[in-house]
Amino acid sequence: MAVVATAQALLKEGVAKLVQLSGFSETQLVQLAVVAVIALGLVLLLNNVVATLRIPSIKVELTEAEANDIISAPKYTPGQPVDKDVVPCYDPSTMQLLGHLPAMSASEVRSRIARCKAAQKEWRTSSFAQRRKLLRILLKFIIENVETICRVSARDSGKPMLDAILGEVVVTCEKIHWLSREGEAVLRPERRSAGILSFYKSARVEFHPVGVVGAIVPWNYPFHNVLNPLTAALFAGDGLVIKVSEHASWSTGYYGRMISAALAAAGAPADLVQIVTGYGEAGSALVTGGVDKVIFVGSTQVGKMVMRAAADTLTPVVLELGGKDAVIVTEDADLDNLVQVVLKAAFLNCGQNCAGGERFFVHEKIYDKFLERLTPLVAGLRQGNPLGDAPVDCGAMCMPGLAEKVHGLVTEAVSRGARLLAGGVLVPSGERGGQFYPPTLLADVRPGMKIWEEEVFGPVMSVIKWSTDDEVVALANDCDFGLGSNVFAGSQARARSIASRLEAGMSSINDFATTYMCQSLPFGGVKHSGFDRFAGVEGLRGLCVPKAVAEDRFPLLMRSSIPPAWQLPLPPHAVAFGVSLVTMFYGPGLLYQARGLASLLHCLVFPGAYAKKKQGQQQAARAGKAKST
Ligand SMILES: NC(=O)c1ccc[n+]([C@@H]2O[C@H](COP(=O)([O-])OP(=O)(O)OC[C@H]3O[C@@H](n4cnc5c(N)ncnc54)[C@H](O)[C@@H]3O)[C@@H](O)[C@H]2O)c1
Repeated sequence: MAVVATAQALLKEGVAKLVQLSGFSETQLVQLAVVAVIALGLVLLLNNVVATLRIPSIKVELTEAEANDIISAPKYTPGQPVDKDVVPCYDPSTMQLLGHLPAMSASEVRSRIARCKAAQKEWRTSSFAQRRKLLRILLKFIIENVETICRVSARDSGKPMLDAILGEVVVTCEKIHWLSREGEAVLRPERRSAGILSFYKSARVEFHPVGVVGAIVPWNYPFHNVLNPLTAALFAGDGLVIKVSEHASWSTGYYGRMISAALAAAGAPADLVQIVTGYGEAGSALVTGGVDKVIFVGSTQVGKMVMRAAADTLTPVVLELGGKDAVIVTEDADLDNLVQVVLKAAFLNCGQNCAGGERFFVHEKIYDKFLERLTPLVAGLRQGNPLGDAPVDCGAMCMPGLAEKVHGLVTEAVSRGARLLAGGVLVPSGERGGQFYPPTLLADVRPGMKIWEEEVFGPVMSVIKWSTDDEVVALANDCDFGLGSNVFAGSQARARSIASRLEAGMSSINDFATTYMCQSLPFGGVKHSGFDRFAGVEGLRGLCVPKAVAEDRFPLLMRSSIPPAWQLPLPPHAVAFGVSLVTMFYGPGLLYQARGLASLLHCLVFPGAYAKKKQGQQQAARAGKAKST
């Protein structure tokens, strides 16, 4: 209160002085201040408008299948024999054939890496302002073309438009926004303490571009999976060679043209980004083809192969692998709110999410109520072609054979006692019209079932009953994967305490996977979900070589030189000098340090004493030896 009163008194005094000096009345001064604030606001607004208008716009022509929801195209049947040099592209919701892309050979991949390397040599010296310009050009294009971007992703991967907005566009915009605002500060040289003995040095870490990043990505988010490594790598000054999945390559036609146009508009070298299409062999060639760092996003099984191959060339790898995230619900959680959240956790992108909710641990006190609320909602989800006439909540499975694999896990669980409350029926492929698997609700899932252990990567909500916090932590940790985790509880402290005991790379409290919306945070897992981090401060710095630099802080006053006691040939007091120095600098407490200082001074003042001491010791040793023989 006293502080407020003093501030008020000072303000009054200041205003009175202003009135006296300016000749204006108090009211006129207030009016002037308001006008000044409005004028400043207008200037800032105008500045923002001009800056936005000055961001170059890019144009990308569209093909018929990119521009329209309904198209006419022949049907495709997966597994149909095709030339091994091509990748067939089809819409998994309608099975319409969209075209073929080249399955690149190892030599083609190596030549792409070489082109990227040459371009990166130029880009590595670009300013942060130029890199931000590139990001803004991309952002402007994305905002002006959200629907087309989503349509193209929906056609290629089978996801509904809203799922594309959330999973492809929002996260990409968030990433660009974070990189533009905070990226430069993250990559600026960082001061570090120089230590005790080097107290006269200045130490820092400089973040230099790693070179060419080789990214290998899956099919679940064809837009974000490309833009995610691209924006970070280019902002770090790297080039990017990206191998997209053979199950979602068609969209790279449109996204690739967008990237080329953005590079040109930003004045960046055209070869800085290379998109590789093809199968596993092309990915394998990328790992061993001379890139400076590999970011692999995909299954645990292929991740192990990538790591083995990278060992040969000592290429560093980041592994972002499978997940089987736990969603824990305590008895006092806000059920009304979380019902819609858990539906998104399980069924967004038809469950084809690395950090999707797969295991729903619900407290025994609300277990039945939870299932009662969820059953009609899951059963009522509408599924079909996202670009068709009827509205849909769930789309198709992007990868051929995934619906059958998911169904196998569901039927095995049911045969072992799980209760099927919704979905779980696989319509014969001829009648489905696309690669669909229905949203499925399974209760009473238990250890011993395959679905307990294996990643589903599909639209299945497995519900598990628990009674104590210790039990739910043990159940959730009984899993090979450890990517994300989510805890819902009435008490935030309890949720935090449960989350802190979960073996996972990420935890969202009273929310689902929200850590990914905070793009300053690292993304990645533990156990079979991989290691190292992509995204966030750690991920951005991971795209750089963290170079340690130390130099004299005051070069005119003090610089490193070898003290006489350590100059070659070594004098007899060299070791004693070293021992004294170590004791003086690192002694645990003043007593030791004073002892070190005293012995150091002794070394410096009476260096000859050590030669005599040594001589005496050697004579005594010789005399002792003669006596004993
Ligand atoms: N942790 C994450 O960030 C994250 C994100 C999305 C998906 N995923 C995981 O991805 C998996 C689904 O994707 P998928 O089926 O495309 O995975 P996948 O491992 O089969 O394929 C991923 C990529 O690796 C390539 N590839 C295949 N064999 C290769 C080899 N020998 N060497 C190099 N590259 C090779 C593929 O062509 C594809 O581009 C799931 O397990 C999912 O959890 C993880």
